[in-house]
Amino acid sequence: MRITVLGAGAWGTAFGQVLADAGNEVTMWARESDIVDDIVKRHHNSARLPVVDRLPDSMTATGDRAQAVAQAQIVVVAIAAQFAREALADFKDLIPADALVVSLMKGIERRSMDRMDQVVCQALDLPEERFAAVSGPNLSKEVALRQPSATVVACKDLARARTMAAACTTDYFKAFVTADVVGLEMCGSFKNVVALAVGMVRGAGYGENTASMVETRGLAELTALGQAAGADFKTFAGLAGVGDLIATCGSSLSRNYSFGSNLGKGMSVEEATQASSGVAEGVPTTEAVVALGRQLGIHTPLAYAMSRVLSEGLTCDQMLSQLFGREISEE
Ligand SMILES: NC(=O)C1=CN([C@@H]2O[C@H](COP(=O)(O)OP(=O)(O)OC[C@H]3O[C@@H](n4cnc5c(N)ncnc54)[C@H](OP(=O)(O)O)[C@@H]3O)[C@@H](O)[C@H]2O)C=CC1
Ligand SMILES: O=C(CO)COP(=O)(O)O
Repeated sequence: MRITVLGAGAWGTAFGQVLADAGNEVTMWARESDIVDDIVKRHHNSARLPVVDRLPDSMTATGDRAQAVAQAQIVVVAIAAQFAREALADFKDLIPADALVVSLMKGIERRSMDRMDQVVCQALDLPEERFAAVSGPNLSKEVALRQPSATVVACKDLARARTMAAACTTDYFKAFVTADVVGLEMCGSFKNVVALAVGMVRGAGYGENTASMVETRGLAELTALGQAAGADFKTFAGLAGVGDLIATCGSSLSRNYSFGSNLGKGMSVEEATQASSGVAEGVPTTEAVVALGRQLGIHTPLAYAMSRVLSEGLTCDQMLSQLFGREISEE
């Protein structure tokens, strides 16, 4: 198939390589001409994914929006979540009317509290059955090195989910399908907030008990919030839920974990932002999760504690001490 990826960041590029390895013709769209030139002339993305020496020959790039999507059967969106709406507005009248639009993004828009399925469908005026999300334990560097990994493709129209899953299946990358778009979006967004918190306790020097307390209570919180938003419980126990939490909360390859770890070591939010090697989506998403919890009547103590870390500079000990009250409750 002819597939265009919007955004040649770390994951956009690694996923582009998966698509090329699966036998597709892949065009990367990037706004920076240096990245376009690097991919076209050297088959390399030294700015965002230097770990790959040579990207496949069936991957090319352009900075021209119309040219990028004119022939696309699938358009994959891999832009930092807070900028997706604005960036997609320029593609609204350019994407072919029958193309499937697929989001790789894991975040909630801060100002609207919208999930990425909502942002993409609104920005492109796209019917929901032409939207799919891809989410799972997919640290970009590991996928880029072709280490065996699996993911989940969600689309209200399961036939289209299968089309997308087939388009990204290789001998090292396995895609499962689901119709639970809301669940997939909630898992991918909220696990970044949990990874910030787990990273923070690790950075502050705490061990397994503290990390697993935060990770497990984070899972309970994201499951409750997701179910209140209409998600299927099963999604949270799968690759996109528990699977992605394990990967993201356990790896210094995660930008969210590393960001949290730097906070735990005593950096300020500004210093941790400077030190980050790419977008840490959990940072703007934390506030949106708290607001969404209030809207849906779901208690989100971990997200709230992390929002105070980010806005008021709470230390790790202060964050942990305010996490649970003394009142006894059922797990
Ligand atoms: N990295 C990973 O392991 C994984 C990431 N994801 C998700 O995928 C999404 C992208 O992540 P990733 O590629 O790693 O992030 P990067 O930080 O590497 O790249 C972000 C991308 O967004 C683009 N971008 C930022 N602002 C704008 C804008 N205003 N207009 C157009 N493009 C813009 C950047 O372009 P430019 O280069 O020009 O700044 C870049 O291509 C995130 O939501 C992330 O959570 C999901 C699974 C795995
Ligand atoms: O989503 C990811 C792994 O599945 C990547 O996490 P980070 O965005 O924290 O790097």
